[in-house]
Amino acid sequence: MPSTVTEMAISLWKNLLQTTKERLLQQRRMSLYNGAHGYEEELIKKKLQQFAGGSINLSKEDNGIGILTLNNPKLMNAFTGTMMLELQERVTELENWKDGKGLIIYGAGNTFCSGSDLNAVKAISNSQDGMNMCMFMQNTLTRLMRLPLISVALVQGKAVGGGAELTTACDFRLMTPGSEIRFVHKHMGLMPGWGGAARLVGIVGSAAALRLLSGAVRLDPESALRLGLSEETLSSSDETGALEEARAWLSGYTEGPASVIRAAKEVVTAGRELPVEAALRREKDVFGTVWGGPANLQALVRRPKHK
Ligand SMILES: CC[C@H](C(=O)O)C(=O)SCCNC(=O)CCNC(=O)[C@H](O)C(C)(C)COP(=O)(O)OP(=O)(O)OC[C@H]1O[C@@H](n2cnc3c(N)ncnc32)[C@H](O)[C@@H]1OP(=O)(O)O
Repeated sequence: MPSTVTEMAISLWKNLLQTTKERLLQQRRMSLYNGAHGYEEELIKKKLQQFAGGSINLSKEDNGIGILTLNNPKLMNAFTGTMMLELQERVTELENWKDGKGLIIYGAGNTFCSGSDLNAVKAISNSQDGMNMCMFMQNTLTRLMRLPLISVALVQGKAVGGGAELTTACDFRLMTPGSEIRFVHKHMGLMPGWGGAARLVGIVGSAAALRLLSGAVRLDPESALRLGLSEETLSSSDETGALEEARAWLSGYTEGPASVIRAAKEVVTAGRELPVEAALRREKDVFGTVWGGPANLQALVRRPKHK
């Protein structure tokens, strides 16, 4: 035990250093790219800082549901450079939210997101910046997808280009009447670079993904539902009503202790991403966190009937 004020200060400082080190290590584990892949994070962060505008806002509700708002309605919520940086910060915040169970991502002004801000894209259209931006966004969206939170993209209006890619980094998509998801990249002489193609194949299969990308197909709520890209078409079109419906839909899956809900997401993430033996070992480790835990012991006392 530290006895003097100096010893206490040193001990606090060491704890802080240790926590910061653990957080950085956790982020690195969840990310895909580092310097060994030719990724220059500090360089691209400096570049992105130059393209300011809009914001990414996070509110954490008492029910364990986080609401992430893409806020740049003047440009249909296109991602400026600073919004990309803010998204990374919000993801770090969510990684450290131990009481969190769910996440809803939606866009301000009744529309989801129109991809990257074309003004910024034009200025960084060289190969080095493009590759770094691509790795930056893949890192961030991979960490978003791996959060132990059940995530929903609430699609109102348009989810276009990078906006369509962002919806695929969520576990579920809910669409409002008249909304659309469209991978328009082909018309920009591009293909997805934020991980949207790989994730789309996982969601709709390779044949449908190829049709959507090579045809830049406009998906209305009914077509998205048919393909299994959307879970449900909500009835409200306005922001307040749609958010309320999305909250109600998500709470059907997030009700209960955080430890158990987060365990559900963790075993599914392992099953989706890992070879079967590694997924089984991860499942065993996660099982160890809930077995004999408070929720399990209380249930054993209550002995509920599952009729
Ligand atoms: C890997 C990701 C990839 C990348 O570049 O890195 C991409 O994201 S590619 C896709 C990039 N996005 C686009 O090409 C979208 C272009 N915009 C549109 O097609 C339309 O604006 C649309 C369909 C999103 C909305 O159409 P709507 O008629 O409803 O509205 P407006 O066109 O009048 O848009 C209002 C206002 O917003 C500006 N805007 C929209 N999207 C962007 C954008 N991505 N970047 C910059 N500005 C955007 C649009 O120009 C209008 O501004 P105004 O000053 O009134 O002309």
